[in-house]
Amino acid sequence: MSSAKIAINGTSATNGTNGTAKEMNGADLKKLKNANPPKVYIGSPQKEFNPSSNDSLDGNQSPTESGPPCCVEAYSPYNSCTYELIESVAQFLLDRVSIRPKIGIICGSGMDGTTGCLADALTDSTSFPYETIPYFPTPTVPGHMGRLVFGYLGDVPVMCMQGRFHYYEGYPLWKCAMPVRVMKLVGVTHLLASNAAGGLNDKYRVGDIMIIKDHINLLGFAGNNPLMGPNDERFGPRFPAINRAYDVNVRRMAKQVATEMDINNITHEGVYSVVGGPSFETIAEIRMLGALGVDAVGMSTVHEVITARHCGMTSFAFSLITNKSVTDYESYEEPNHEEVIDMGKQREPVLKEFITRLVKKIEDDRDE
Ligand SMILES: O=P(O)(O)O[C@H]1O[C@H](CO)[C@@H](O)[C@H]1O
Ligand code: HPA
Repeated sequence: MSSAKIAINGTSATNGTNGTAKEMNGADLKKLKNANPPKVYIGSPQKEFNPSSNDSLDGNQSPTESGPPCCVEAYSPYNSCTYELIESVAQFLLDRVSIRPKIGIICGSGMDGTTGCLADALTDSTSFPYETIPYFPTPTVPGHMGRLVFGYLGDVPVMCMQGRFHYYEGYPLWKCAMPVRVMKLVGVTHLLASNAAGGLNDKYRVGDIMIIKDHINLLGFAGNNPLMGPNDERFGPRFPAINRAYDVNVRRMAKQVATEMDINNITHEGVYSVVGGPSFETIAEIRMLGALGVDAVGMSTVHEVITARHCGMTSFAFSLITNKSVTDYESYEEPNHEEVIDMGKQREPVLKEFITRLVKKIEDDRDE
């Protein structure tokens, strides 16, 4: 691994990733118009410039200064983020990156840490801390770094969310899933989401991978859905079908990848259910989910996939089984977030390989 430079507001630092750094110079910095600018990292793998530079959103103002008030109502359960606003965020990103990814990746808990993570495997990367992206929420959960990274995985251009947003953080579901719409308007056609999940299925072991073939949207049962609120047909229909949410073709490719990697013994296909969190489930709840046919449970992904399907994206998701769900009243085991993150880190090399190969297959399939 070579050491790459990162420029932070004109001063450079090093990081431990591959490639040659592109650094901002003084002239670039002069272009920055805010006294206290947010940071955007750009380069190979990383360099930084400021999103408030003169070529921003309307050529004049940063959207954080003058956007419509919709995201001020960030906690509204109803999606009030307009198409135009999402378009402006997408444009903001497109103005700052040259690559045009068709595949968007969301990294789950523990899979987006600061070392050895998938996003760090990207070459020629341009990385935007979430707080520098207009209207983006910021993650509050340990193990979720909070950067949007554009780059090449192998030779495939991708954009990668290094950290996601959860309902239990206080964000409404539409806000949790808002980056998916940004991906869509950036030009992404395929969403690939990963998550950490508790395993209910007796056959699953900690560290196994579950390709999601279907979900149970418990939050939806409780009357909550990312698509609630006014519908903009430019994104998709009022009543989208969701029964084919997890693309059968991509699932087939993922199973091929598992075979190629000789990890069939740890790879399954199953049903994921989302719960609100942040508390883990009670034994009675786990037993109920098991009786409903749930194989793994977590607190994310479903609202992202619903949003992706609504706007016509092909979606695929998998869970890393980070802990066994407790079903026994005699057990002293308690799930905890630390073990979730640890398992994500442990499985990082396998998952990186899995995703890299899958992304390549998807890209090749798109080209056919
Ligand atoms: O779904 P991801 O983001 O991977 O994270 C999972 O891990 C956390 C619990 O440890 C919860 O946020 C749960 O959803
Ligand atoms: N329950 C809910 N979410 C989770 C779990 C779990 O056991 N493990 C990781 N995310």
